Amino acid sequence: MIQVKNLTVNRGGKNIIAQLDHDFVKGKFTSILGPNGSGKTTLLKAISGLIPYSGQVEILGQDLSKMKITKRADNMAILPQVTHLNSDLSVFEIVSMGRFYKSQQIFQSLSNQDEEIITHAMEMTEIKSLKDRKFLNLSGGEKQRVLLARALAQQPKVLLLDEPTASLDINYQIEILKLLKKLQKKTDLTIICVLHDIQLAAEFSQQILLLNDGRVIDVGKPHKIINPENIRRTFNINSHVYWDSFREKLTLIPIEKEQQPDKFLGKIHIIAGGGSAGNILEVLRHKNCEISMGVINVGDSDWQKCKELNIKTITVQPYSPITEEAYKQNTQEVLKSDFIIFCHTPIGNGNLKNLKALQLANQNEKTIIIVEGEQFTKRDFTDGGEGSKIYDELTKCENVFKVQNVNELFNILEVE
Ligand SMILES: Nc1ncnc2c1ncn2[C@@H]1O[C@H](COP(=O)(O)OP(=O)(O)OP(=O)(O)O)[C@@H](O)[C@H]1O
Repeated sequence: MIQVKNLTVNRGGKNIIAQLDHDFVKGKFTSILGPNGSGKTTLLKAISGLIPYSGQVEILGQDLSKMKITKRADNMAILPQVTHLNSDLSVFEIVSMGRFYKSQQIFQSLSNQDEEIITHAMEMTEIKSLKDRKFLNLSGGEKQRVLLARALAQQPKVLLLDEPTASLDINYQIEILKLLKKLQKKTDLTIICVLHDIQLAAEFSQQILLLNDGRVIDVGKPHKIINPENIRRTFNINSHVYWDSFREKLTLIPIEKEQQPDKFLGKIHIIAGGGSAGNILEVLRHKNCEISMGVINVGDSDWQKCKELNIKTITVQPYSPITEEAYKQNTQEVLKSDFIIFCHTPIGNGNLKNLKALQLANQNEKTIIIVEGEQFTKRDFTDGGEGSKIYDELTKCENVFKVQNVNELFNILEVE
């Protein structure tokens, strides 16, 4: 879609981008990541023709430097970093500007077709109800969606976005990225997006380009290129990088340069099954703690992971219910532990004893951490909903914490 060859951008007497080559593939969502000042915005501005450059930028085989402004606007739309527009215009008027960019006739009246396109852009970005509101009075997230609608009203083939999630809370960040991904899938739009959040970029993009000091460090599919070595070369930090094979999510934990020896977190017992422990086992393995898991069926994917990581398990045979003997051993581990982590595994009559072990832990005032997943009632297969009764009781206790991800889990392990 966009071919960049030997691109060099000089600003203030310094090469900000130096001899950069890259092909941005049609219909793909590419994120550009890099530290502050690495040249991300400069690269975006150069490939949208906003600043002078040397080298070659081609859009669908046509030289960008020779392209008329109307043709450029036909091909690409830009969502700039700055979202404050000091204008008194309404949302509808701002979105309409997308049509004017294409024709370069500011005072034209909108055709029926233009109106349809504008309405469609507002529907896609879910801002139709804001149509008559003043842009100035909108929240940051709403403004961001209006500017996105303006860009979409251009009906571009390529959408260039400079930190579209900056200054948005995590819900809006995810909302915007989900929307972009949906658009890209639905309309075959090529998206090139500067982002700061490595984890979100890994989750939402198909390609990541890592930039440092105006040079490409690596480019490719997120799980191939997000690794400690590339993170170090790009951001100059050491890190642990974990990929959750089940949710295809990335957890990146930076390691402080002058790291103190890890404090001992204590003994941690995990109740899981069916892969519900996700990457928790791997992350804990790098921490200073003693870990055990039980009761778990031999052959279960969480059992397999424990075996690989040399973590102690209390087991029963594949597909067998928890025996009295295994339950006893499990309760001994539970009572010796400082924390019990309960991952979002289904509970049936066969493994109900694992919930009973949690009940016992609660009676002994142990700290219990529930890693949330699917709603418990949907994975409760016990007779008469006995599992849900125990679970509901547990969640009311003040020594029981609910967490959504590994970072929240560590906050509790380190504070408690
Ligand atoms: N017009 C200019 N004149 C001189 N230097 C400039 C100019 N524009 C950008 N720079 C410099 O180029 C470097 C890269 O800037 P750029 O905005 O592309 O970085 P970035 O990776 O987008 O950073 P950030 O993550 O902080 O937004 C910076 O050191 C910046 O100061």
